[in-house]
Amino acid sequence: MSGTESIVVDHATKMFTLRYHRTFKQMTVAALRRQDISDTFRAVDDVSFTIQQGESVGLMGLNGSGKSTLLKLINGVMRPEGGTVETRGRIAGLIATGAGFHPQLTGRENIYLNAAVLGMSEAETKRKFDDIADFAELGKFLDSPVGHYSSGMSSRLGFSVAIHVDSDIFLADEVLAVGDKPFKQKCLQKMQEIRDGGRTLVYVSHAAGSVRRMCDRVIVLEQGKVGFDGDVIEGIKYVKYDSGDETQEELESEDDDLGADI
Ligand SMILES: Nc1ncnc2c1ncn2[C@@H]1O[C@H](COP(=O)(O)OP(=O)(O)OP(=O)(O)O)[C@@H](O)[C@H]1O
Repeated sequence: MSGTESIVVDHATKMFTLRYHRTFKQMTVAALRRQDISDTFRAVDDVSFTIQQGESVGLMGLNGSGKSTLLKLINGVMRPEGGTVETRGRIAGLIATGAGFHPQLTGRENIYLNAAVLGMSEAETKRKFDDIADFAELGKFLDSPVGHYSSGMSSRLGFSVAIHVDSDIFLADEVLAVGDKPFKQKCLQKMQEIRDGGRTLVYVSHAAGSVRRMCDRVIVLEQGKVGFDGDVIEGIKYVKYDSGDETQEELESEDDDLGADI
């Protein structure tokens, strides 16, 4: 990796196995009939790109095109079967909202737990605790078990911890999918601060409006392959063209929906 490179994905391939038959009987019958009992497919298929430090990249594509899997390869929770994925510096972000939370522990306890998992020291977490709790706006629920939170509440907490980690790379997967509108706006604002602070941002989203505001490059995945890599407006047009159902007017109304202040 050269000095300014942040993420280098080189011919990365991630395969998953699909099982057609689950029970022993089904598998035996399939084997006797010489049918396949499983099949592998490439969720990420020979993907290559380089992201420079400070770039803000929107990762788009239809459901199941491999976006989350690619983020998992970047953050290192999964390894590619083929190719390589290299990153520079500390990575934070939300991959699966609320992953790593312990349902029997309170919000307060989970902040410490989650922060530790993300590599924050106890002193750092203590220093940032009030900011994290304020950002999540859980109020009196901070000392209730997270298992009793609504899905929106636990994702607020997850986002809040992740966003307060001092990372070089921030990965955001559908962070805006669960929050309500005021919280979405707060998240977008915070992500803009990350971007403006020169950190690398990879933002998975179906929302053209927020990608347009947040990103300076778009990568579109199609069945695990890079279908487009380049200019934001072109990328949004490309993905909309592919899904074939959105007009320019709809793109603009999506922008309005996210609020004029972002
Ligand atoms: N752990 C797994 N085991 C088997 N298949 C998986 C696994 N994780 C993902 N897949 C499959 O890989 C493909 C890509 O999934 P992925 O979650 O990366 O898509 P995505 O682009 O993020 O979709 P979405 O827009 O719906 O979030 C899908 O077909 C999915 O079923």
